[in-house]
Amino acid sequence: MEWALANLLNHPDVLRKAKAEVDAQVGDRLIEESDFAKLHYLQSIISENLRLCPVTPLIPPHMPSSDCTIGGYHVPAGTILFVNAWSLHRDPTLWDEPTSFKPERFESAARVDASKFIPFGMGRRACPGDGLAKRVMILTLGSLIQCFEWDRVGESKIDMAEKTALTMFKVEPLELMCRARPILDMFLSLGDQKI
Ligand code: HEM
Repeated sequence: MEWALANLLNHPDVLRKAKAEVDAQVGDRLIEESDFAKLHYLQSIISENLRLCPVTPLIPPHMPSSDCTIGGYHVPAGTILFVNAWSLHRDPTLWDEPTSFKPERFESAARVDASKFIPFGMGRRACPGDGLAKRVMILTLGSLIQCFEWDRVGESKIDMAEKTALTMFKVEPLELMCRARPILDMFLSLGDQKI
């Protein structure tokens, strides 16, 4: 979520488009699960964020139980193998302008080959929490966009320097400014009533 907000604040046009989509599709109540399917641009933002900033840049190790060939290389049984999702996601032979944050590239699902986008791994051992994680991300980011105006602290762009351990995190922790949008006042004034 920290990377997603940083990417959005460095691309105000994308944030504006996401806000317009949430406002148009959800209206004057809080975003809920039944809205997710209509929020195509928000889904693309989440995918583009996971492409550039994968939570696990190195997919946890796999070990083939029999000899196999991967990408033309002979891999003997028992070899410990890491797949570098970070580098696959930025491979210039697979992606147009690989280092640019362009959610539009995910707008047509047909355009993205599943084997070049693997934030949740792939195959039999792929992440079983994929669906839950995506729902939580749509709900969280959608609510933050719906309820607050976001701004950078200064004029300069947010430093996107990254550090990789088991997961990938920002070197400089994110600092942002936010202001409640009028819709939040409305929710708060409703108290316990269903919103
Ligand atoms: C943004 C959130 C998440 C990301 C990016 C993520 C990513 C991954 C990745 C890359 C793998 C390794 C896949 C492979 O080896 O090919 C994995 C495995 C796994 N994940 Fe997630 N995950 C996320 C959230 C979750 C959640 C919410 C759950 C559970 C509710 C979960 C449960 C698991 C489990 C149990 C495995 C091991 C699967 C196996 O080895 O068979 N993950 N995840």
